[in-house]
Amino acid sequence: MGWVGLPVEEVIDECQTFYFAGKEAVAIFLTWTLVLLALHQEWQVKAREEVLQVYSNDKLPNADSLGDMKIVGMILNEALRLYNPVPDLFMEATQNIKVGNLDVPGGTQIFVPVTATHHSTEMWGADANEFNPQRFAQPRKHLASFFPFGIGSRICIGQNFALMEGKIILAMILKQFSLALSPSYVHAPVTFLTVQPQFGAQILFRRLSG
Ligand code: HEM
Repeated sequence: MGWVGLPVEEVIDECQTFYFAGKEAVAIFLTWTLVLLALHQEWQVKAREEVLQVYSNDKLPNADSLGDMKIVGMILNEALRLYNPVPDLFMEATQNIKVGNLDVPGGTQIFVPVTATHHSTEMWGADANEFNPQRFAQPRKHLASFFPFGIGSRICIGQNFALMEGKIILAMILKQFSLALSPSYVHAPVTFLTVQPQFGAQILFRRLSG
């Protein structure tokens, strides 16, 4: 039987994606989450209450209880909706396909505007631009209204891992520190491959007593 695996170039490409997505995308995702929690103290308090309840005493986050952090999960989703690290997706139809009533010839380049969809008032309502993690307590109206990790057969292979990292890191930070935005912070998201805070994210960490 002939060789059916990936050619070496594609293996190298996948490794680069692992390095870039595994570090860069997750770091940016958590940076925006911390900025949003520093800005929205009421959600920071709710998230901390949940973390302290799930991980009472000195318990550290573990795989069995990550699912119990519902509010933290909603906050992470809302951060990924408002500041999805990957703003757009570019695809190419490899063959003639039909999407609904639309005939798409093979070779067509398709641009998928993730950020625009995440901010659509038609999909998310009049408060689409507001930070409101509560919206993730209800099922979504449209399956394709939220896809920070892409959608379909090429969806991000690391999505569960990234959300798990997010929950663990957030739980450990919120248990020990309160967060506030530094007066030097300037809100200026900019797209440079990923959506990043142009002038950095200056956040004041204050150690909680007890
Ligand atoms: C918040 C963090 C992350 C975000 C926002 C993100 C986002 C994405 C997006 C939008 C895609 C393209 C999907 C598509 O083409 O439809 C993708 C693909 C991919 N991601 Fe992630 N990712 C994240 C974390 C990770 C992590 C932690 C890993 C691995 C450790 C990873 C590995 C990959 C790989 C290998 C692909 C290519 C999959 C393929 O082409 O079949 N990602 N990611």
